[in-house]
Amino acid sequence: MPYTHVLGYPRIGARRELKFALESCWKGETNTEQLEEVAARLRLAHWQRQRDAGLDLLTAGDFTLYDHVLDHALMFGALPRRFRSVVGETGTATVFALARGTSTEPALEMTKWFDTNYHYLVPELERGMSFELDARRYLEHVREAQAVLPGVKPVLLGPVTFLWLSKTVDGSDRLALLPGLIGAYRGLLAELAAHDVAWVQVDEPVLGLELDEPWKRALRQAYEALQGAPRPRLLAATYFTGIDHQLDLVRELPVDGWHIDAVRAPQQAQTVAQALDGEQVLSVGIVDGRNVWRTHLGDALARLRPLHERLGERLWLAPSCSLLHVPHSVAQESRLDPEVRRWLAFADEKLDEVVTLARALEHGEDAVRERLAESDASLASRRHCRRIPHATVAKRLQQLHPRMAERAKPYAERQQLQRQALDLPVLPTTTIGSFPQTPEIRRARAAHKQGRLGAYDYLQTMRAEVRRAIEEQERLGLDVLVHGEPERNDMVEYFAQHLFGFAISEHGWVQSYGSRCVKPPILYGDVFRPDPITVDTARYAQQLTDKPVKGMLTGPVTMLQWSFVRDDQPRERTALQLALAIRDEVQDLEAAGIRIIQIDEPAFREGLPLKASEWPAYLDWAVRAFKLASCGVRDDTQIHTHMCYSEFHDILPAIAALDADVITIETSRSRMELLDAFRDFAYPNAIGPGVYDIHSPRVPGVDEMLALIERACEVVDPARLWINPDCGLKTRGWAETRAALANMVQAACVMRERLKARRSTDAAV
Ligand SMILES: CN1c2c(nc(N)[nH]c2=O)NC[C@@H]1CNc1ccc(C(=O)N[C@@H](CCC(=O)N[C@@H](CCC(=O)N[C@@H](CCC(=O)O)C(=O)O)C(=O)O)C(=O)O)cc1
Ligand SMILES: N[C@@H](CCS)C(=O)O
Ligand SMILES: [Zn+2]
Repeated sequence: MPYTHVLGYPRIGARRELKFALESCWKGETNTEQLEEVAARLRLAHWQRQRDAGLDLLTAGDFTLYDHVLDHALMFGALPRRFRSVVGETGTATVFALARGTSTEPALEMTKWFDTNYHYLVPELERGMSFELDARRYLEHVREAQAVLPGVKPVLLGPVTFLWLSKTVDGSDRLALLPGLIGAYRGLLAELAAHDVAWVQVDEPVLGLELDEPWKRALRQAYEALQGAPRPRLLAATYFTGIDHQLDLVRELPVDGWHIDAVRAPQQAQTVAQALDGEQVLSVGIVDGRNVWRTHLGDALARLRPLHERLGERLWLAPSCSLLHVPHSVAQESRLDPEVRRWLAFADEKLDEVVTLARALEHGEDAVRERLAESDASLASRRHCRRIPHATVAKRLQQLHPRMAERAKPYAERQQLQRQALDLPVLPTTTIGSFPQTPEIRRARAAHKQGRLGAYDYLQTMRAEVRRAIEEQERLGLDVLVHGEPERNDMVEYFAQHLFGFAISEHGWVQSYGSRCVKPPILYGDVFRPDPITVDTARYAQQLTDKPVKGMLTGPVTMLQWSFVRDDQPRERTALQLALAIRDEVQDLEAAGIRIIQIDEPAFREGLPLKASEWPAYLDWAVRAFKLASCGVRDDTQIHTHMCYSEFHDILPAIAALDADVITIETSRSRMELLDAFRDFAYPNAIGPGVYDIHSPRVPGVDEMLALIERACEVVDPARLWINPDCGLKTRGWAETRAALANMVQAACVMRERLKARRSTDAAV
């Protein structure tokens, strides 16, 4: 029977046990031993589930208390120099110090894991550093798994992907560190061989990218160097895209097998199979690890049969990628619409799918007849569901006109009109939207959800929060206010709750970073907005103040990117449907007297395909979707967008093509470096470069922010500059928020005075 395994399993816990254990440990309510107990229980339960589902190999090494990339850095002794005097021995305290920062040292940078909504911590390396292996924790997990089932396949981040994901703090070439790093990997592989490990999964997702020659060379060097020493067999794992553009590497790298993503890149299964030698195994990722739809088992079998005939025992089956990106189990979803529930497979159900496929290949379809029939019925029910198509939506899509995605006047003219309409000072101050989601807000929402707080009382509680936010902002002297988003559990889930075409799970949590989770909505049908969503709240907030209040929406690309979306139509079409729904909301906000509307697109960059050659096609429809959402307003209505977690250097033409009047971006941690790119590109519209890092509880001083604003004024015409934090403040507390914003407003005031003084000096000269 084909070997069955997973590339990784969710670690947060079906009831988010790890999240709660981490947070109580951080609050000092429990100690690290208690945290470790919860972690060990979770690992055990997850392995038992894999074993009971019938997988042949258990996966170890995928569990982490915070982030697996950070764990690898520490296992290889890559402790950043700046932390050396701050932390002691590598242990849980060190992990948390690097992940969350200390009173003196900011945390490691966090960034997106390929094209997912998972954030990893970026290892900080430097020229000449040595790597020293400390694999005690990793090996302990391997032994724990072996006690559940002897067939354990540990997973390791491959050396080249590890370097690709890291940065050097001194600007030196990361690849120069490869030989030293390989020494540590060799040591680890020898240890694993001594632990009776037969196979190790070495993740090298960088193979899916369009790598340049030095990185390809690095792959060759790395895997040549891993040969020879005593080691288990290596399964090189790739995912999220195809590797059939790298068949030379597939042929050359001396590994014992390959894992490929046959969901995102079905065409590659045959070509990669042909490139293997007669010994190598092929692990086919046939079950979608990035989405929640049940696999059509009949179709999957039809695709697998020729591979099985060709490869026999050398065919392995698995989900396409780690199951980290999907929730634990559909079994918990007792409140989900039963029809939709029937279409879904989360991590546990995907284990069953993999095992069923293997049984069918080995023993014939009769052995799994019932499962195949269920799968057919589920697919038929989805295909024929009458709630999926929506006639109005289809008609509107047919009637789209290019003019709908263009503002009437160019930016320079809009800028004049908006200046007159809004009468804002130079360097206007604002925030990104959310204010602290206090435990009281979350408790009120939980009580409302459980029926303990009625709709009216919930509305009043949220209105009180909006009032508080407006009062705080007026006291602080901000220029453009926000309502604070208290009513939103999440910037994507909230909108999904109010749109047709989405289902919301109850426990479908997925780790976003550390203890933070998101519950991606399930987009199954045509998207339609039955009623305005944010207009009442925006109107309420606006009537509390004379200052402009920004309407606050989530953009179509981010809604798409952070949901589990339908796989029965192109993403582009779904994005346009979302765009139309948001366009209606934008127009309703304008009609309600809201003069500034922000459409957040933090996931705009994340949606880029992994292969750069596929970027233009994506950018084309992503820009169109944003413009369709944003361009249906008068020229004196100001459209803002916000992006964070992003590098924009290489997509600036597309960012400019969005034609938002103002873009607020995350820049404080890179000390405004990003602005150089905006200057070099001659970005035409207004920019709000973030002047403080909202990820840390640290309150930045006036001088610190003033220095950043000075730097920004050197790079961008102050007439086009806004002053704001990097991102929303939902994860912060009120005390630090208040203090930081007071400093920010003061820094803006000082800078305005400086500009005024400079202007009068210039005039005198
Ligand atoms: C901007 N970011 C976002 C991303 N993706 C999104 N979908 N949304 C984002 O905002 N990706 C990039 C970044 C990632 N950043 C973050 C930041 C913070 C969080 C976070 O805080 N997540 C929360 C869950 C948020 C939520 O939905 N809260 C619900 C309630 C959830 C809950 O646990 N309720 C409890 C009861 C509560 C109580 O009694 O006190 C329960 O149901 O048991 C809400 O507010 O109603 C988290 O806790 O992890 C995520 C990503
Ligand atoms: N308006 C959102 C954007 C987050 S990226 C917020 O402020 O939380
Ligand atoms: Zn943001």
